[in-house]
Amino acid sequence: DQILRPKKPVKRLPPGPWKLPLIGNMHQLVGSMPHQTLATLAQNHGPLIHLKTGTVSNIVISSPRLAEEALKNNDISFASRPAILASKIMSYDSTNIVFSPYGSYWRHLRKICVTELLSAKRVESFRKVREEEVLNFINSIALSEGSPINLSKKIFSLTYGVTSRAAFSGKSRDLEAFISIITQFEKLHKEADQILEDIITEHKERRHKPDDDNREEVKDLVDILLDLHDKGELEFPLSVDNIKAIILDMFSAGSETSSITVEWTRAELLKNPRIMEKAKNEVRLVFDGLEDVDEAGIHELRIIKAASCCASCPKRMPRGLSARRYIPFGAGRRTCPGISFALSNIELPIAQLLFHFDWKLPNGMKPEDLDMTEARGLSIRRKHELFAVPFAYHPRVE
Ligand code: HEM
Repeated sequence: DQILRPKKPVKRLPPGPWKLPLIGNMHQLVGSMPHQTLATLAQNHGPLIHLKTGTVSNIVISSPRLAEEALKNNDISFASRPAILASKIMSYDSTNIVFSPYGSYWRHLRKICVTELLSAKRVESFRKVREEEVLNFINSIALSEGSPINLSKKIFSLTYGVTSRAAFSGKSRDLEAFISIITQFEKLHKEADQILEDIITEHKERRHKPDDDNREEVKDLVDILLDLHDKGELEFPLSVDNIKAIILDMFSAGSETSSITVEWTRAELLKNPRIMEKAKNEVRLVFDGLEDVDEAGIHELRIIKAASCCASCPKRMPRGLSARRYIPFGAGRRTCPGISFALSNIELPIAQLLFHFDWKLPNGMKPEDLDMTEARGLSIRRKHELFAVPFAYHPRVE
């Protein structure tokens, strides 16, 4: 006689490396460069693998086609975020955009982000801010003509400078302390909170002084969020903590990613002088007769666009694969809403650096000797800061 037993549910998990009790695959990931380890595991186990970090199951996708399948065609299944303790502490109980779980609150924030804060029109409204900051950056490099400069440091302070001017007009007395705290992430949420509180109070006070001559014409992101807060007609009225969480997002999701892309692009160009030469000729041709690169012509710079796209992708790409296929900004519902903001912050400084200077590596270093070692972090940055020597080029002005 046949005994009918309830069928055990079959777990159809993808293959993966051997897992240890309790820690799963953590021993393989700790201390290594995770993206490199995952790439090696994918070579051995295929583009879809199952890993365990402690008790948590993870599926890792390592092919553009499968990533598109998950993020675009099945994006609703992957549109939420796990609850992470760090984001609970740092991001006002995960009420920011980056970490809020998929649902009506996230949808509401996302709409504010896409239509109010990071729309093409808003990004354009910050054009003067970007152009001024990039010009100051170029002028500060010109002062060190002929000597090695720490390009990494300069690039990072440029990006943070543009973001803070766009986010809160960059006038807070505590700006440097704020940047140093948020870049160290774990360090004292309380301190960052106090600085944000002061920034918001300053903005509120300023709103009651309509005749303030020093006030920037362009509304910054805090102004826009306070407008929404005051209107209070939203389905989810924005609290001051929500505003703080969103402003933190602009820095944490936006600044390091963009600076790192500029830094890697510069490094790739110094390592490949032939491409540097082509990119330089293109910029100087497109802006021939002008004193400066302006944003109006920047879309014509094909080589810079391609180079910066590669730099924000996984480093060692298989030959012949278009960088765009690596979807550096994600895809689907949670795709990066800051693409226009990012591209404007990335392309203008790269173009200006090529337009105004010829570049050499310091101390007679050969391009092939430039160290491209990566360092661990939320985004993969260079292990060693990038140094290079600028030589001024004086454009023919009509
Ligand atoms: C090179 C620069 C950048 C890269 C490579 C990048 C990449 C990404 C990626 C891969 C995601 C996750 C997508 C997903 O989960 O499917 C993301 C999300 C996000 N990015 Fe960016 N990003 C960049 C710049 C920026 C900038 C400049 C801002 C804002 C000023 C920004 C704001 C955000 C926000 C708010 C999210 C969360 C979206 C959500 O969860 O709904 N990003 N970004």
